[in-house]
Amino acid sequence: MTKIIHRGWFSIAIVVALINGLEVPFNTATYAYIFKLITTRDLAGVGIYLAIVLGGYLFFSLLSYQQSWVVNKNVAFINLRLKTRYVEAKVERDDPSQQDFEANGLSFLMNDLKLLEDNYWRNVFRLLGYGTTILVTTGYALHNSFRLTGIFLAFMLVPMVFQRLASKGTTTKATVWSQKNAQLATRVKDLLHGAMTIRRYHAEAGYRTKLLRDVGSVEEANAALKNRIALANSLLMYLFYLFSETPIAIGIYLTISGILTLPEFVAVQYSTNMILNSVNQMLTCINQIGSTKDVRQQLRRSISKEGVTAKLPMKSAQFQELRLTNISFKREHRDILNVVNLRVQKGEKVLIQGPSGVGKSTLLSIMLKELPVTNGQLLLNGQEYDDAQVENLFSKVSQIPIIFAETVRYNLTLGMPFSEDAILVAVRQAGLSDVIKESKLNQQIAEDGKNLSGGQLKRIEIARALLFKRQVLLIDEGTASLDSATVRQIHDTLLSLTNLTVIEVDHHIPHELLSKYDRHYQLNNGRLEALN
Ligand SMILES: Nc1ncnc2c1ncn2[C@@H]1O[C@H](COP(=O)(O)OP(=O)(O)OP(=O)(O)O)[C@@H](O)[C@H]1O
Repeated sequence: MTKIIHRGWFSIAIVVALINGLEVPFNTATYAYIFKLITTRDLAGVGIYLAIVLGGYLFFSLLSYQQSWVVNKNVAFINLRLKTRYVEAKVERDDPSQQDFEANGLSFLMNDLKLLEDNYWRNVFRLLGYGTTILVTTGYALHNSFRLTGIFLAFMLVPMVFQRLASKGTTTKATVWSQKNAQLATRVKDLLHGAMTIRRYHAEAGYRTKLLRDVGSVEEANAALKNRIALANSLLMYLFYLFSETPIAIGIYLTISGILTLPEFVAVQYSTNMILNSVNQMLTCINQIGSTKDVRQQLRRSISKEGVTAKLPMKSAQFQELRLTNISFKREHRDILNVVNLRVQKGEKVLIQGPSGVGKSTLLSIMLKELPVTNGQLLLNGQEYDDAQVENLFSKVSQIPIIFAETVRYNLTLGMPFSEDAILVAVRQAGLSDVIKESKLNQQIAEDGKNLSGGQLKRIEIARALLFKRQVLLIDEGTASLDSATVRQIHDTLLSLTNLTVIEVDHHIPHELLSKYDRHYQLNNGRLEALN
């Protein structure tokens, strides 16, 4: 909590909110002062009254601006911390194979954290101000008439009891709203990604109904949430009015009977009215804060460090051997791999071929521990291992290149410090030199790499994998979209790096390159068959 909040700015916000909370008591005191002036016929006091009131309101107006400013400063700081921590946790710890991983993350960042800002943090600062108002105004009222103030406050307790009942249901409504938003984010992300295809086939009508339904459910859920909060607030407001009229009648009786003076009655009545208002506002804030319970829990789960296991170092940081023994893997009760055995030793170059959909990519994911096997054993350097342990040893060129909407340089280095020479060597080894001259390293790549060719994007991924110098390189159809001269050139480099272990799956490898692999397998019907 303390790391999310900037202590200095938060303290200033508390002080400003507390001082600003004095506006109501000031208001009350000056209002009661009017009646005192009238009943004592104090003509000279009128000027003093005007000066105090005008000066006071000028002060509170400026303070009100100051309060907004300091609250915005705090909210900006809190958002900065929460948003970056949330994204960091998603990138570094969450499982990217979860359904709608990207859309859910985006939706949480854009919608749920906004709900948290509006309904939680801003209300926390409001509560501080109302707290001061209630405290000081109650003191002032008690000072004027202990008895009448006691009666007012006792009546006020009744509606407060109803507050918890009235706020029930806001959390549920907020959860529904959040789920609908995530659903809409998935839909829009998908539509924007496929916009060109939809236009090409004039298929706009095909998605409109689904889009309307998803946007409609978000808006419905939003309205339902706001209505629930409004209903709770209106109910509370009515209860407050209901229970404040009786003490007013008692106050009138006491004043007519001469037990209270008119200024005392006005001071108590006005003060308690203001206390009532502030309590009402406070409960409204608490209601809204309640609607963020689920978001807060989700955020806490996401950014908490619990459950993160420390990365265990491998017995040896040097890759020696990867051994797969009797590996079987089922997907939705369907056998994909069936008793696969494979042993890859340091420096070996292994090629696995097989028809489309046979399970080649699945086999690589299993090696990386991205997928759990149904049966069998995987050993790295003779040891069982987990996904964290392969991170320092393995790199992977994916079937669909992972490209960031950043510069070419960032896409190669991922923002890590590499020497210019090392970058240029990797660029050359990946066959990118003619495409990316030194000056073009700072060229911006568009979203999803739209301003580069498929082959260029593939080569960027290969260069990245080479630059990071992991000892084992897994290549999933890494050169499939390249012309045969470039495929040959890249493989000449990759297959000649003696310390690099390569496990490649591809069915487009030119025939003359096959002999350069130490081992060549065919994956068929879930089994690996050695071809050399
Ligand atoms: N996330 C998934 N959920 C369910 N089934 C999947 C999933 N990913 C892949 N499959 C299925 O698992 C099987 C193996 O897929 P995999 O991607 O490993 O094949 P592949 O040999 O790499 O194919 P290709 O050469 O076309 O890339 C396929 O039948 C595929 O439909």
